[in-house]
Amino acid sequence: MLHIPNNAIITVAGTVGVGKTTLTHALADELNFKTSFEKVDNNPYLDKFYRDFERWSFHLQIYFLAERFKEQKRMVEEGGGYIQDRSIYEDTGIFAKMHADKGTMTQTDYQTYTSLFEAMVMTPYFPRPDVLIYLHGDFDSILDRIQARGREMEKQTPLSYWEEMYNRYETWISSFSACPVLRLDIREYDLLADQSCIKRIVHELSTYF
Ligand SMILES: Nc1ncnc2c1ncn2[C@@H]1O[C@H](COP(=O)(O)OP(=O)(O)O)[C@@H](O)[C@H]1O
Ligand SMILES: Nc1ncnc2c1ncn2[C@H]1C[C@H](O)[C@@H](COP(=O)(O)O)O1
Repeated sequence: MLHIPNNAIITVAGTVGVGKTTLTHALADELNFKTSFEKVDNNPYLDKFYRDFERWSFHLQIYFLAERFKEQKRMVEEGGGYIQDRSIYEDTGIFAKMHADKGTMTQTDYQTYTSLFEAMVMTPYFPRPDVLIYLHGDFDSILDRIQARGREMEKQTPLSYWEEMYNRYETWISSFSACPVLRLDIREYDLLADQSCIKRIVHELSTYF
């Protein structure tokens, strides 16, 4: 019988609104694992960032990096058994890079951020997840989910921002190599309509161990 070790660290990746949090809860319930979520509600920069990318992008990246690094440390110190909502790799590979490329983060700030990220994360000592679950699907459904969730700052953000991010995710995952990747298409399961489909996802996941 296939088995997922109870010290595993599984991270869920994918664009905003794709369903990471929903899957994180369902997997953790099914496996009796702990959860690690990103800081959205009490994030001191996120609202300001959406109102003025240029002014706040560096501050926000440093904040997320610090928070995710602390979470990473906690998960390892507690001996694993975690489902993590979003990976630290997306901060640099998607968000920081996108803002630097678009000119909403200065090149100097981007270099400072990148050198800090590399010193903290891209070392042999940094524990990698056992598996990264990559969620993907069609752009329109993801946009509908962002609207339905209703975070005002995201609803006010131009469609072109989400489109740019959506396209970057596909490029990013095609060269991602830090750990094994399980790709899940959100059109092939629906946790809100049928909670039992988590069993199929767990079975697929277990083949990675
Ligand atoms: N299978 C689904 N069908 C429809 N809506 C969904 C489904 N799964 C999640 N959602 C909804 O989509 C929104 C975004 O999901 P969420 O898990 O918060 O995404 P993420 O964490 O990736 O931003 C939420 O309102 C959630 O309830
Ligand atoms: N590193 C990041 N830079 C900018 N914005 C980020 C970063 N990480 C997360 N975010 C934003 C995107 C969303 O508005 C919220 C939460 O993301 P979600 O995909 O809904 O969990 O934070």
